[in-house]
Amino acid sequence: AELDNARTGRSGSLASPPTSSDFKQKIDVNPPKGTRDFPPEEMRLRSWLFQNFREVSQSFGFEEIDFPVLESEALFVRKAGEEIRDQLYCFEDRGNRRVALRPELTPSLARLVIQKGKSVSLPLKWFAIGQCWRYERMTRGRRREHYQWNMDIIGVPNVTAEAELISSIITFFKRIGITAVDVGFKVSSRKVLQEVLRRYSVPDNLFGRVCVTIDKLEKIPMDDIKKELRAAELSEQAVEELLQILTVKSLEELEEKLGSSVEVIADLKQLFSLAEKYGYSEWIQFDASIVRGLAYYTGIVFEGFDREGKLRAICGGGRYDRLLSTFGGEDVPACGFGFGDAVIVELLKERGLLPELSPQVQNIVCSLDQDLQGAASLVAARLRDKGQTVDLVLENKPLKWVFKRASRINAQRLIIVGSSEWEKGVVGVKMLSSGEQYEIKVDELE
Ligand SMILES: CC(=O)Nc1cnc2ccccc2c1
Repeated sequence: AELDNARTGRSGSLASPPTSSDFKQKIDVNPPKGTRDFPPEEMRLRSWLFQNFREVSQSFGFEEIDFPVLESEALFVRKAGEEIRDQLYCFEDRGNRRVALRPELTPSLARLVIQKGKSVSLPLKWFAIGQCWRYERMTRGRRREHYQWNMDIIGVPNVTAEAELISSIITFFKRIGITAVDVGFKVSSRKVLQEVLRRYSVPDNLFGRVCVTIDKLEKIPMDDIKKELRAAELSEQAVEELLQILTVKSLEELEEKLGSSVEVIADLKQLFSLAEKYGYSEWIQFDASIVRGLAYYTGIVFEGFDREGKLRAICGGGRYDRLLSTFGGEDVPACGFGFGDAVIVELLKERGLLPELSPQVQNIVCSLDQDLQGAASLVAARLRDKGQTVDLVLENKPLKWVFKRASRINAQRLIIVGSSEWEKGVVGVKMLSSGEQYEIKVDELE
């Protein structure tokens, strides 16, 4: 492509720049690599998805928030070897400040909670839908941006918060026709790993990094996993026990391994008991191998997966009780999830659940000759004042053209302003589905 550009003079020096003739070199009309446009059809699907996100969040009593897509790079420079760090879309701005396009929303939320400090009363139940960015070598042809729905509960230490968050995601799935046959949640707790590391006196500051490494199981070779764990000064025995505990198949087995005293058993038991009360037991399962790839999780972690196993994780989340102190704030218990806009659409396509969304307008208004254009505007204004939606034909077009447009925009009703009718103070109305047509006084239109 670069060579091609050079030859055509689009960006290279090989060809001479466009001459003074009025021929303008055409710009590249595609969006930047890894990004998407949302023309009307795609935007209708996105709006439908976000409307569902929003309505579920509101039905759970959450308040909407937002923050800049541009943040200080410092918000994301965690040293735990996360992929999200390697792919940070960061740069130096004209003020020589190190900044980044946010790769996720949670650090911004933490920053806002610290900023609000004592002026907000806990618990906070906040949600956001925001575009997140990564910079990947386009070799992988993967997207560089996606939209994420986040819901977070700040200030609730017990697993009732995680149970509520999982319930909100299940409510979303049900709204769009996804069932427990299609999707499930794998649930575990990082306190399992924390307990094993404690028994081998691994220092706390290595916890995040070990979890990020463990999350790479199945993504990178086992030898690399072990190498990374040894680099974190874990003994051979610690490594073996860590990998062993991830294969535990049930809470009972976990209890045998760890002993029933550890709090993680109580946490998970309470979560499964709450799930039963919510009525979503068939949606969730304990899976000790789930750790998630973000360094800051400290407790329960969960991820939504497609039971056919064809797609990447649909969503994921967990508890992050220590994130605020990493930014110098007072720690507050917190948990939340992120739900991307890509995998869910693939799942809906797979299951034939993509909604048929067409444009909709109640009226299309046109005048039959140009000196009635003003009358048409008056009729359109009347209808809009009554809360009707109106597509007003803005040029003098033949009726054939108007009918064509009416069907393309799915108009329900055609309002025609003609000179003889207008003199009688009426307009022509044609119901476009039934074909029924009649005349009516402008003021009686509704
Ligand atoms: C499937 C997909 O589009 N994933 C995706 C796309 N863009 C991102 C951008 C930032 C962080 C994570 C991202 C993840």
